[in-house]
Amino acid sequence: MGAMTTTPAAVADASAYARAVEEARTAAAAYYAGGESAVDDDTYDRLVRGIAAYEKEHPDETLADSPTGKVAGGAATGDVPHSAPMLSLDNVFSAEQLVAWAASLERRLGRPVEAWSVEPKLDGLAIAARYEHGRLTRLVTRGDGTAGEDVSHAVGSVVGLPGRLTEPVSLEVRGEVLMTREQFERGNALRTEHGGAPFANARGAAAGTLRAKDRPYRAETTFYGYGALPLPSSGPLGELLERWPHSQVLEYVTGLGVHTAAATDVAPRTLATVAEVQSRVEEIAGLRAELPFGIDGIVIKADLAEDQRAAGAGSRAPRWAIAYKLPAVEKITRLLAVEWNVGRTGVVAPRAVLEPVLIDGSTVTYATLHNPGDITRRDLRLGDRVMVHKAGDIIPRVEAPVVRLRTGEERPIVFPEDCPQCGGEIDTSGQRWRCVRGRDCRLVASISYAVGRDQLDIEGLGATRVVQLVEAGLLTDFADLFVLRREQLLALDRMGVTSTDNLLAAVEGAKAQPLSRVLAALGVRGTGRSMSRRIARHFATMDRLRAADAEAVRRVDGIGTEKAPLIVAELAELAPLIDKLVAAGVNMTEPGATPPPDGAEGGPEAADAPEVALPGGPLAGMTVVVTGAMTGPLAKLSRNRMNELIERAGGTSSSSVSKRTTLLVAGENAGTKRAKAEALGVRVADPDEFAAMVAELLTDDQGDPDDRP
Ligand SMILES: NC(=O)c1ccc[n+]([C@@H]2O[C@H](COP(=O)([O-])OP(=O)(O)OC[C@H]3O[C@@H](n4cnc5c(N)ncnc54)[C@H](O)[C@@H]3O)[C@@H](O)[C@H]2O)c1
Ligand SMILES: [Zn+2]
Repeated sequence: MGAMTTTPAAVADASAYARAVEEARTAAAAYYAGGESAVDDDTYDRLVRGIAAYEKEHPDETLADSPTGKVAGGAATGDVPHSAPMLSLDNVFSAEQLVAWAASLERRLGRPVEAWSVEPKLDGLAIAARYEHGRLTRLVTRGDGTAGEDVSHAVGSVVGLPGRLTEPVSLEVRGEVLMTREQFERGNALRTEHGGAPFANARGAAAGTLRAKDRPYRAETTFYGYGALPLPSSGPLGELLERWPHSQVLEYVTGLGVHTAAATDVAPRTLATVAEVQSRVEEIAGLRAELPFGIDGIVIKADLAEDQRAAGAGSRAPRWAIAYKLPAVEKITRLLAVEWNVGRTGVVAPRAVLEPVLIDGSTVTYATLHNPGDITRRDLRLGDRVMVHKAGDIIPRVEAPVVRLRTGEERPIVFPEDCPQCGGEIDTSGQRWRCVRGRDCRLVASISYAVGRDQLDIEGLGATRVVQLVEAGLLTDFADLFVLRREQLLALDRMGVTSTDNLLAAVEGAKAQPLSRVLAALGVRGTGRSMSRRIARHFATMDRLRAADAEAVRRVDGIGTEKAPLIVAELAELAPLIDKLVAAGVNMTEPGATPPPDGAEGGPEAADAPEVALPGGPLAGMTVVVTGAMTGPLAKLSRNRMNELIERAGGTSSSSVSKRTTLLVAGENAGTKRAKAEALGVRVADPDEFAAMVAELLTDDQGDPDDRP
């Protein structure tokens, strides 16, 4: 478990300080009101730490509105006085800080702490539940710590807070009200069905739900008790509650039928040493991702009542307890796009493309959206600021939009009408959408791709025809095309003599395609068309390529140490298909390419040998990226043709702009790539300038016979 550091926000002078205080106050007010804060917890905590740092330097400038040293940052209030203050907790962020805190508590007590209680820090809101003679009479929020708000109207919708205890006793149970993951999903669905805006996360949803009075629907929350105190009506029980160790109080409360964390994987434990505390802290942290409810840390308490009494409390927090905070797992970022991917079994699943955001040490760019219904239930829109959740190894997910940050510029998310992989129909009757072709979808898509104009370029093989051939059992992969017999085709519906002969001729012609296109047709993972060309030019023949090990493959420009072994493995996996193609007489050489001398693939000379055909070409040594729509003499060239052109001119084509890019050809509507190139100081040329640079090669390219419009 990595230590977490929260860098304070920079607060440079008095006016920045005043602004920071105002910003924190607004955020906390929204947060505790159960509406939505405009900032995530990390951002808020950094702000408060910046404020605290400034106040330490300038103690007499402290503003009355400052959130420091106050329960709920001073942003919550209430009119129901608490019998005893409901405080917040102080924080530690690392094992070292925890050890130091424990030592300072023991110094204060003048004796070792005899027993520690270690329990989850439930991420909801604190509530006091008053029971008189076994009946639940009142629910009060924490408020400012001295008085809270009466939310008794919520009785009945809070799971785990029974209306009647198993014994007719009087006491106040304190604990956390939260929404489990499931309750949050259901609650948000209910809310959007009733025309309401979704809550951004489970915590906000629990707070909002608890405080809302006149809702036509009821969303459920869950209570977890973590303490109990006497009421005036408690009688002799009151004295016991004040004398029992914390762990015994919890046991008693559980026995009365109140929900506590006792039955969960992260149940409170009583431990003797700080070392044991530390390992339990790590255990709970490790379980975080799998819990059905959110935790934002671990709470460590001195278990014995006399230790607690002797330690006492400050204005904001007790001195006998501490919260070991875990890194935030939720951050706000922007939803840029929704992609639709088709799985092996034909499930069409949406995936969110996000503005990259750092969560718990890793950058998140994609997040799951589960199924199309999820998008509707969450009322997501493109351009929305969304709360993204990522914990441990689980796949990041979009929780919900942060509705109060909407600008009005958000656009609806477009759902696909046809299968994005094979173009077939989508069955939208279930929760999960499926391509009606199921497992055939991938086959149809991979064959359609292989015969496409940038790969084997077989005319007359549109998607419908491919489907027909697959369904007739004639194709199990694209190599089967080369052994199709005339009578098999003639036996099919809608296959006349002319179409059959044309198709057979096109297939025959495809056998002569260069190796680069065969490689592209194979769809080797991690290699696009441009990489296929570089590989083909480097090795010149399929035999040499198949004989190459990772070390030799790595020498192809742009492959690198990570990709090379994957390509080797992928080629080994494709061996049966490649053999089938060879047996069918498909060409396996790259015309014009000079292979490295035999036995030298792995030699040092090979490393420097340019595999590009034109070492002296106009783009020699340049790495070129193309973006936007081409115009002028380049208007007719597909992106693949452009890349071929760049490589024939001695350059290397690439799809993304980096520091290594030497030239960006930016056509109309060039977007982020242009901005990035400009930011990196990469030279940018428009299509006409570029056409002039490669004019000598352009004349033959335009006449390219297979360049169909
Ligand atoms: N995003 C925002 O705008 C915004 C604004 C204000 C506060 N916040 C967040 O709220 C947090 C601070 O809030 P806080 O002052 O309510 O304190 P806190 O939530 O950090 O800690 C105190 C609370 O922990 C809870 N708790 C959970 N499990 C417990 C257990 N087992 N035993 C005892 N208490 C337990 C109690 O409700 C207690 O009041 C910070 O994480 C901050 O980021 C965010
Ligand atoms: Zn499909």
